[in-house]
Amino acid sequence: MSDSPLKQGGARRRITVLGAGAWGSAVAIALAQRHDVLLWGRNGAVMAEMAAARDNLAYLPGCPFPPALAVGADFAAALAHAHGPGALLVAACPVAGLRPLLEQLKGRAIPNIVWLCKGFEYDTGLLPHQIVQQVLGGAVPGGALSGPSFAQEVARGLPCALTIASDSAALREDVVAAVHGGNIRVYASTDLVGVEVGGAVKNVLAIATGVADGLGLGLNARAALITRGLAEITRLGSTLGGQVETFMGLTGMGDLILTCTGDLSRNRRVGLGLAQGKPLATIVGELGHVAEGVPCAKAVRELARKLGVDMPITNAVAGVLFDGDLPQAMVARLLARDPRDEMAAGAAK
Ligand SMILES: NC(=O)C1=CN([C@@H]2O[C@H](COP(=O)(O)OP(=O)(O)OC[C@H]3O[C@@H](n4cnc5c(N)ncnc54)[C@H](O)[C@@H]3O)[C@@H](O)[C@H]2O)C=CC1
Ligand SMILES: O=C(CO)COP(=O)(O)O
Repeated sequence: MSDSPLKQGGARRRITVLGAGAWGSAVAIALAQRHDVLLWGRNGAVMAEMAAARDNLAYLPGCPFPPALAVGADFAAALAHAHGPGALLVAACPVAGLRPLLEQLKGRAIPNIVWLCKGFEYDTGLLPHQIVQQVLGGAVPGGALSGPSFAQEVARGLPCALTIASDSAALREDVVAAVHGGNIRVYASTDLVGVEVGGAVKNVLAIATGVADGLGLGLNARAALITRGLAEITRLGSTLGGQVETFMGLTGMGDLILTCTGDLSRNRRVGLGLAQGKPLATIVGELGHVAEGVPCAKAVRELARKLGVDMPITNAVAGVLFDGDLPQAMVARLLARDPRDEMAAGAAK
């Protein structure tokens, strides 16, 4: 990034990761190659087990913790760890956990807040940055770190590229300086809405692609779903104020391709399970992890309806998830839609 004004590399920092699921653990492992990292989880017994095994056996087995990674369940100690120049506080819980986690941070001295979750809040239809704004106000610099990044690969040190989106230039610089390097590239963006909408809606589309693949509809159908899915992301995202270029980038098309095609995706696996006729509760139970596309499908369907944005694939996924529609009927309904001009259908609304 020699041509970029953003700084990179340099000082060892103190970083706290709040949330010890697959993604929080993977990010903590990657950052502890270069920084002093504390991984906090809310369950004392689980964190004690993790500390003894030096491995997150439940959520990310087989990825040993580096020496600079400490783990614990003491919230005050976790916050105290994130101090000093360039310190970072990272929220690594699902969208459903973000509001309660932020409530715990209210009124405490924190350097900043970087969130990793992808989705719209189920009940309110809010994006993560709007939840942060509601709970913490504008006083704390914050940003979304997103992009195509399976936890298992990041924890193993395989290459990936992410985007930090924030209104704060200082926060963007801090995150790039701390995270960019080695096998991780970090790009910066000011388009918080665009980055968050891409990360949220791609999970719903991964469920759709899983359904199509599970029904054996072929690679042509998969490519069509991904491409028309990108049109849905772009329609909703630009209506909400995101930039079209963002949807063509890492957090839009990049993450959409990864999640729709990679069998490590939990959301794609939900779709594969639905195609086998499994009940949603069984699929989610077997996953043992969050599948953000499930609550997000409902939130996006309602938001799009309110805004008058056409999102047929999202609506079809929500129909299967919540209205008892059969996966085969979902496909038939999508195919039976009236023909339309490709580019006009991709424009806003
Ligand atoms: N796993 C992955 O490859 C990636 C996941 N993400 C996103 O990161 C978020 C978290 O995903 P995962 O860690 O994979 O999920 P996970 O299902 O593996 O783990 C979720 C963790 O969050 C914790 N949690 C839930 N509510 C909490 C709260 N209120 N306070 C503290 N901890 C809480 C749970 O105890 C659990 O440890 C999701 O929004 C996901 O979309 C983003 C990029 C990659
Ligand atoms: O967001 C992810 C990869 O970028 C992870 O996707 P899943 O939650 O579908 O596993």
